[in-house]
This record gives sequence, C-alpha cells and structure tokens, in this order.
Amino acid sequence: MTNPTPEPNSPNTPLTDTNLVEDRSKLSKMYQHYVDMKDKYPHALLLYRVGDFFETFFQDAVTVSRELELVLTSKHGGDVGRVAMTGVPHHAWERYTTQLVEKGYAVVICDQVEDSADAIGLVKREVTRILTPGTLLEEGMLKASRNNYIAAVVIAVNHWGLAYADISTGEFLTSQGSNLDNLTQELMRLQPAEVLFPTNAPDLGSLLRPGETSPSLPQCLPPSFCYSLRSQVPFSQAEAKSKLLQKFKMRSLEGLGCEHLPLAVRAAGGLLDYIEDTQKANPVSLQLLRTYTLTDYLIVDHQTRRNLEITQTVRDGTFHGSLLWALDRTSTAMGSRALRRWLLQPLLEIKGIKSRQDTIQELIENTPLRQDIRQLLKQIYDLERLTVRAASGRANARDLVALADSFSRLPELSRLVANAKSPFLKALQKVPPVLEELAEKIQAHIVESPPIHLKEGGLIRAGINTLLDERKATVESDQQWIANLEVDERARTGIPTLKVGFNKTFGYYISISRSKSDQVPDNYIRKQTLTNEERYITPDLKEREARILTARDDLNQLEYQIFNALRDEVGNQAEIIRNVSRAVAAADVLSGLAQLAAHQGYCRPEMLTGREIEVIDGRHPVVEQSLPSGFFVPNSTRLGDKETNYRATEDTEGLSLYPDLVILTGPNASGKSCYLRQVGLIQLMAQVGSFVPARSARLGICDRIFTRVGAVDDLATGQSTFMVEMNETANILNHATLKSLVLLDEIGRGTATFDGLSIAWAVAEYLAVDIKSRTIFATHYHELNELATIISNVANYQVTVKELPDQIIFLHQVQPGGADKSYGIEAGRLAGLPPVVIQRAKQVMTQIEKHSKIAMGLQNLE
Ligand SMILES: Nc1ncnc2c1ncn2[C@@H]1O[C@H](COP(=O)(O)OP(=O)(O)OP(=O)(O)O)[C@@H](O)[C@H]1O
Repeated sequence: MTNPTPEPNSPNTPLTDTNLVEDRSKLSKMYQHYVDMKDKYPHALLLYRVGDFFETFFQDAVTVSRELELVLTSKHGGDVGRVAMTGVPHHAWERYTTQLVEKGYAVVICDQVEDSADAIGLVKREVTRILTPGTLLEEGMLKASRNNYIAAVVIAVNHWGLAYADISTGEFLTSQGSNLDNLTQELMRLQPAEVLFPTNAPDLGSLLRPGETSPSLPQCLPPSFCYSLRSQVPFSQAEAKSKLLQKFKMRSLEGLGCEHLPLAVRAAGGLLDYIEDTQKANPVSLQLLRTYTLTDYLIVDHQTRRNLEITQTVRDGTFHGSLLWALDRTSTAMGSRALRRWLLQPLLEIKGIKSRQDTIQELIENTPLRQDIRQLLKQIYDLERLTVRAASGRANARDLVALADSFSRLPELSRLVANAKSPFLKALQKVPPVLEELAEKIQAHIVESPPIHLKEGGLIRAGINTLLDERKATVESDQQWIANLEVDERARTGIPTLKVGFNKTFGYYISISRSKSDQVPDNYIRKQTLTNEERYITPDLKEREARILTARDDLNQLEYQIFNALRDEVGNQAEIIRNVSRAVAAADVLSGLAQLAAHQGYCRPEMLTGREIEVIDGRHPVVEQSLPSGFFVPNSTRLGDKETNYRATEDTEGLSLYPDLVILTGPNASGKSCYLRQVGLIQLMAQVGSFVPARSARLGICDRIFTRVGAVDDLATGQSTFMVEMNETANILNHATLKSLVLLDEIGRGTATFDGLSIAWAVAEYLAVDIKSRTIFATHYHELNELATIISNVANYQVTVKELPDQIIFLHQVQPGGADKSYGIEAGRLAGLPPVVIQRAKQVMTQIEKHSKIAMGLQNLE
C-alpha cells in the first residue's frame, strides 16, 4: 500500500525532510547519528539498522514506501515530534535492496557493529556497504548469464578515456579514443549498469537514474544508463596513476599498456577509487588492468547490433529470438557470459578465429568427447564469481563447498582432454595442483551441507582442530547431562510430568505442574509462575548452562576463525582460479558451439584475408530454428571481387561472380530482410570463431558490419523516421571501407517517391563506385536494377515468388535477376481492395512509368 506524502508543515504530521529539522540537538541521540550519516550520503537511500529492522527515515522513508509499496509509519524522534519511517526486516534486506538498486537507487547499509547487549549507550553503527547498480556482488542481485559492468568516462574536447569493470568477476579494462561517437558506441556495447562521470557541478555525488538528465552530462553519453556524478579529484592524472600503481603494486604503468594513454589512466584510476569506496572494509578483487583499443575487434555499431538482433529482438526486446538465444548451448554461467562477450566483440585476426574453429572441429569430430565434456561442465559452478566472493571476504561456507566440488572435477576434465590437439582443450590439460589441494582441504574441513550463517557454528568437521573437538565434547557432554536431567529428576522427585525446557529469557528451567509444586526438592529455586505450572532452576543446571553458552560462543568463534583462514587461502589463489575459469568458460562456449554445429549441420568457414564473401546455401541461424525442420529455404551469397578492380565473370550457374553491390528486389514478405540479416549474421558468427549455417563458406575478414534495416521513429530524440534513416545512412557512407560489409534495407522509403528513389540511387552508386564496400541493397524501387547495366560491380538479385491466379506463393529463393515490377498492387488485390481501386491503381502506374522516364534519365546521367 502506498501512502501519500504527509504535509511537511503541519505540527501533527511526521517530518519527511532532514532539512526541516532546525535544531538537531532536539533530536534523540539515535536520530542525531542518523542525520549525520545521511549528510554524508545525501543522494543515496540510507538503510539504518534498528534491532531486527533496517529502517529508513525522513525523505528516504517516503521514497522507500513509494518504491517498494510499503506502509509509511512514523516514530517519536525526540523534541522534534514524529519522524517518517519505513522499515524492512533485517534478514530480507537483500531482496528489498535489489528492488531499489534495480530502480536505479544507490543504497547505503548502516549496520550495528556491536551486540546491543554489550553496548554502553547508543549501539555502535557503521556504514558496512554501499550498493549501487554497478557495484553489486550479492548472488541474488546479479544475472548469472551476463556481466554487470560499471564504467567510468573522462572526456577532453573530442578525446575520451573509458574504463570498465565487472567487480563480480574481476574483469577490469581501459581504453582511449578520439571520436566521441565511438565512445557512445562502446558504452552501448557494454550496457553498463552504472557510469561514473567526473564533474565540477554542484550536484556532485548524485546518481542520475536512467532517463534523468543533468547539464553536467555531455550529449555523447546515452541517457539510458545510470550516471554517478563524481568529484574530479580521483580522476586527475596524478591521483589516478598513483591509485593504479598502488593497487597493482607496480612502479610504472608500462606493464599495463596505458602509460601513454592519460585519459585511459584517469578513467581507470577514478573507477578504482569509486569501487574501493563502495566496498568499504572488504578488499576489491580485480584482475590486472588490461588496455585495449576499439580497432582490435570487428566494429559492430549499436544500430547494427540491434538490427541483427544479437542479444535481443528488435520488436519486443526479448532474449528469446535473438542470435545469442539461438547459439547458447553452454553448460555454465561463465560460459554463457563469455559467449555474450564474444558475440559483442568478434575478432579480426584469422589466427584467433582459427584456434576457436580448430577446437570446435575437434569436438564435432569426437562426439563422445564433446558429450563427456558438456556433461562434466554442468557440474562446475560459477568459479569466477565464487572466487571474487572468497577474495573479498564475502563467500559463505556453501560457496567454498561449491568451489571445492568444482575444483575436484578439474582432474577428470583434464583426463578427458588428455589427447586433445586443439588449443582451447589443451589449455585444460594441466590442473594447478594447488586447486586440487584446496579442494581436498575444503572438503576435509567443511561439513557436507553447511548452514548459510557463519557465526552460528555447525561448519567445521570433527578431527580438524583439537581445541575445537575438546570444546565440542564439553558442550555435548553438558548437553547430554541436561538431556538426562528430565529422566533423573522424574525418578528423584516422583513427578512423572516434570519437564526440562529452555527459553531465551531464562535459559534452561525445570517445569512442574502447579498441583505438584509441593513435591519439589529443596534445591529447586522458583523462577516463574504460570497459570498451570511453576518453573524452577537449580544451581547445577545454571552452572551447566553457563558452561554450555560460553563454550558454544567460543566454539562458534573458533569455527568462524578456521573458516576465515580457509576462505583467505582460497582468496589468495584468485589469480590461478581466474585463469582456470577463463579456460573452462572458453571450452564451454566452444563445446556449446560444436554441439550446435553438429546438430544444425553448420560448416567451418574458410577465413580469408581478401574481400571475398562466398556462402553456399546459407541459412538464417535464428529463423531456421524457429521453423519446422527443412522449411527454411537456403540461399547463397557471392560478394566482393578478389581484386579490388572488378572484372565481371560468369560461374557455372550463369551468375555474375563477385559483385561488390547487390540490388535485391522482391515483393513484401518474400524474405529480403531475412536474407540481409542472414548474410550479416553468418559473417559475424564466422568472426566470432563459430561454424556457420551453410553448406560451405569462404569469408574475407570484415573490418565493420553496417546495417540499416527497417525504420522506427526515434521518439526519444524527436527525430522522424526519415531523419533517423538519413543519419544512419550518413554514418555508413562516412565510415564504410573497402573491407566493410554493408546491409541496407529500403533506403529512401520515408519521403516522396522520387526523392527517395534519387537518394537510394545516389547512395548505391557511391557505395559501389567510391567505397567499394561489399553491399546488399534491398529495395522496392526496381528502377535501381538499372544500376547493374551502368556499373560493372553491381548485380541484381531477386527473391522469387510464384504467381497463381488468386495467390502469390513465396518461394524465398534468392536468384539472379531483377524484379521487373512491384507487387504492391497485387498485394492490395489479395488483401481485398475493391477491383475498381486496383484497376485505377494499375492505370496510374502505367502513366507514371510512361511519363517519368526515370530509366532513361538515369542512363543519361552516366
Ligand atoms: N529463406 C527463407 N525460408 C523460409 N522462410 C523464410 C525465408 N526467408 C524469409 N522467410 C519467412 O518470410 C517472412 C518474411 O520475410 P522478410 O520479413 O524477410 O520479408 P521482406 O521481403 O523483407 O518483407 P518486407 O519487404 O515486407 O519487409 C519471415 O517471417 C520468414 O518467416
């Protein structure tokens, strides 16, 4: 239930703003402490531990009540009257915090750091954790199959530095570049949960939730992310550099590859400072910083990624129906995250692609090996995240057991791949002995199914620590004494209903019904009288009880210490475990791709340094999987002359080989868009190292893939369909190269026919003649077929249909030749437009074609 915000000025309504408290000395002690803390974190929600609850007060109470639909109450706050309050049970703080962080809030946890029983005066409280969308570690708050990135951006005129990290896995990278558009594109690839931006603005420290704007944010930063506005200080060159050197215990940044990249250093240092600040006392476990450049990878811009539906569909943004969905056959969370990363960063180097292909091939050829590896991988837990939790002191006993179970699978995995030849399998042949030792140690120390809580005992096996065993024995014998007490006392007193009980207030007691209270022995001391019973204690009982309680406390403490030492041992091996996780994740991705290739009949593409793209009987990897088997019609693609100077040749099928630009025509719904995407996806999959859905493929490496598919109004920026289309086209013409693959669908549709046709013509011509990128240009303007007669490296293809008197059958076959007519009027007829309208439309079309003389005009242009 949501409560309305109370009127702040009314004397009877609770205070909902700390700023309305004029004299803070009138607040009770606890509230004084609270407002002091709140002053330090004005832009975060402060969850303040009071007994069994995490409470929020004042303005935070109103926000939390609204966002979580909890009841807004109030509490007496001293001489200032009542204070607004909303609380959540302390054991459920993770669930509630997750919701708040998902909504884009930062949450500060201020916990009790001493037992209230031991406190003298106000219980001591401290900020133990700051949770922001980009700094989560808690398992329940993270999605297993994707990284949770936090990024930091530094901009100097039109140069930028970008660092990013996933603190749940330890990944930490930095880069620098010179075009702000590239920065935008890189952020769109990463989809960070939070972006840090240094500023001098007065709203320093604030967290802007997605969609919120600030004058401090430059235009190139997409508004769809959370931004934390930070002070410039940690982002200064000197601070950032010394922070990095200190963290990685280095004398120079040379080893990290960013010595001469000041903006990359500033971004990385500022990011590290923030991460350390939010993790408070717990150490941050990050890998060595890696420097990268955008041109290390195939460039796929955000529009193309969206159009090719790499991680989500265009229509409804779902994962189901995306390329990732179609390809993901991984068995582990690490593999699933790695596959996503690989798809978003395809390679440029043939060597890297070939080693992935070799591994897939070996796994396809050896089915039992593939099946066994996949089976075994299913038993390996998320090593990456578990290790970070261990190294940052957050892992519980179950996490360590999961790690040990996973480590103990590694020797088996290594035996499986003992004779393997391919690089990614060979990487699994050696298991670091220390991990086997750790597995054995954890299994020897920790019980099989340990409890979640670490301070309540029950974690450590017997026989590990003599002191622990002795204390356990004392507690057990005292407990046994108490267990026997009931029987002994019944016999001694002759009262058969006598019972021994325990409650938190009195500890152990002996209970006797009131009717028998005259029979109690002399050494019984009455403690409590209830309606039907009297409760007694005895000096012996109390002595045992005190011994049990103290011994149990000591016992729990000792168990916790043993556990901590073990956890630290695991944390110390973080680097080794990370290397193993990386190898396991890669093997997982590749055995998944091998499984897919084997089941779907994919082929190994031959990767070439030239410009040729030759796909025989290619299929769309996603559409194929959504249709019944055998329904998808395969189509071939031939693009890009071996020579940059095009010479038309004929192959056996009479096709013009190697055009640079293909004009693709065909009626609505015949499959043009599907074919365009198919070509783009096959190229992208090949550069990821995957096999591809085709009979055979020879593919020249592309430097970039561009697409312009379909048109949607960009309501967010208020741009019309046509302007969006023109912007995207301009971007392609300005950046495409001889080595790019360009896929264009219906350029020029959003404006008057002749404008559109003229633009489409000029764009196609420019791509074919000036840039010579490999291009497929799908269009309804069949007039563009004329281009092939004028420009030698242009060819016409069409998606064929079969016309019957009352229906069109879609054959989905891409064949040489251009459609000589548009099927729009035919489609209108099939849709039921009145015959007279159809008749008239045909008349009008004939007239237009006769009078416009477009074809002649175009030829004259030459
Ligand atoms: N090769 C194919 N084999 C089988 N079905 C196909 C094939 N290509 C496309 N289809 C089916 O045809 C439908 C229409 O395809 P697509 O959207 O690519 O048509 P289009 O020609 O681009 O249409 P429009 O011009 O209206 O955008 C798709 O949903 C798909 O299911």
